[in-house]
Amino acid sequence: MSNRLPNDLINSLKGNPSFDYEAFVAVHDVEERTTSIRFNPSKNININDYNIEREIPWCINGYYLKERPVFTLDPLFHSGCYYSQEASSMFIDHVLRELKLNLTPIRALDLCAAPGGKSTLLNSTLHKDSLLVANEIIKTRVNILTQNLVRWGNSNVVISNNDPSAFSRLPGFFDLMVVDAPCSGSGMFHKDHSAIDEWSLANVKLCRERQQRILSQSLSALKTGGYLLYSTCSYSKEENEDIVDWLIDDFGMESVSLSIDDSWGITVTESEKNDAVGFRFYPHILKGEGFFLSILRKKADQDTFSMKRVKREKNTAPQDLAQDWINTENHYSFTHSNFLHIFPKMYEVDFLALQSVLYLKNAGTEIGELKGKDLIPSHDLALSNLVRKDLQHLDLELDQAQNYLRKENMSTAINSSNLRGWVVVRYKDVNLGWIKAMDNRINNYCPKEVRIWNL
Ligand SMILES: C[S@@+](CC[C@H](N)C(=O)[O-])C[C@H]1O[C@@H](n2cnc3c(N)ncnc32)[C@H](O)[C@@H]1O
Repeated sequence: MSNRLPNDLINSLKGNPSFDYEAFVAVHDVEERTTSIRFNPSKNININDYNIEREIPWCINGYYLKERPVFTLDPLFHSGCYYSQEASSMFIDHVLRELKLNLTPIRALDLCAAPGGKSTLLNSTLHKDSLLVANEIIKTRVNILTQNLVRWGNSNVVISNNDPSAFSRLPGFFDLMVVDAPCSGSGMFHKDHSAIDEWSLANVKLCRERQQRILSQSLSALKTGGYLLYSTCSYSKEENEDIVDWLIDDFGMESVSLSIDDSWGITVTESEKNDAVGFRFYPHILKGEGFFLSILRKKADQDTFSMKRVKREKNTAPQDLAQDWINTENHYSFTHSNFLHIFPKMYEVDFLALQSVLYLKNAGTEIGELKGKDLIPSHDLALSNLVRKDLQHLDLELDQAQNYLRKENMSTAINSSNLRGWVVVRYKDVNLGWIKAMDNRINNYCPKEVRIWNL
């Protein structure tokens, strides 16, 4: 392992006379990891329980922590009360608010979504009646994306596992596309020196080609007037400003600027050909890792997907059952392989449209498995922000909540109560999952994907 930054990278940055490359090199001398978290505004949480250093100025619910806790041991991490996210990435919160995309319901696509940092942010900052499609191409990464969005607790989300080209089947469908592209990763050098040895100019070129492929194959899904947020964690202009120039030249996009506070330390750049605005985050200037973001708006005329094409089949799912567990106002039920889900009524046709052209991994909130007349409640239901507050529940202390997450026997926790049947277990008033209490034993329904194994 070496912490010497690649000369090719330094030389490319030195080209900019206002760039303080000595300070840039110096900040990379020590491997340093800043800890920051973003709270979930839909969950009940006392932020004073966390060791907060200060607010992140460009994100309403973002905070720097004084030290890094063991998140795995915090039950509130598992119940989706916050997401541990790198501070620079949280700039998208400011962008969405400045563009006023938080004020009216929109359809949004997060194209390269796993593990779900930007998706959970979008889901919190966009208007609560927006629809979010979170897509991830790599099958093995879809599970972590799903887990993070399920614990975030909102029903207005569809998770898909598709190649970006699949989105060309939905022309003009989205008002907003976020493309947080796979990149050469130089922005991560400051917190992870081992990444330095993997960097090469050849890889920058490869990444650039991949970024162009991702964008060119999916951009037709953005409607005329819709916004594209393009971001990377690379310092290379080939993957950043040059891509933005190419989008403007070849895809009828225009650059969008917005106001930022000078004291935040964000560097505003202009692309070579079109003077398009980019926002760069450098760890020697601000407290965050390397990040680039540019905002583009589609000027070009774009065909739109015809909703008339969507086939509506008779929905045979029981519509009343979910009400026993969840506040179903403005939602409808559908079944998928015996599992009952609820989804926002206003997006019923959108869901059918998405289902007709994409491979979907999850949609809405999974309520439970139908077994005869019974419903076996899903873990997702316990974490949902719509779950009824009057379901029988058991409040756990910290060690009991950790034991629940280790899938240990819960008998002592429930001993003194008269609870029988399905019981929601809670920690600090936030739902964690289910247990089932019977006369002679208690079953712990913490799913294996969530289980704490080694701590
Ligand atoms: C920078 S990461 C995304 C991080 C995520 N947006 C977040 O905030 O948590 C880039 C993502 O692109 C995915 N990816 C890799 N190759 C891709 C390709 N050819 N097309 C689309 N996505 C790709 C990766 O699997 C990865 O999940």
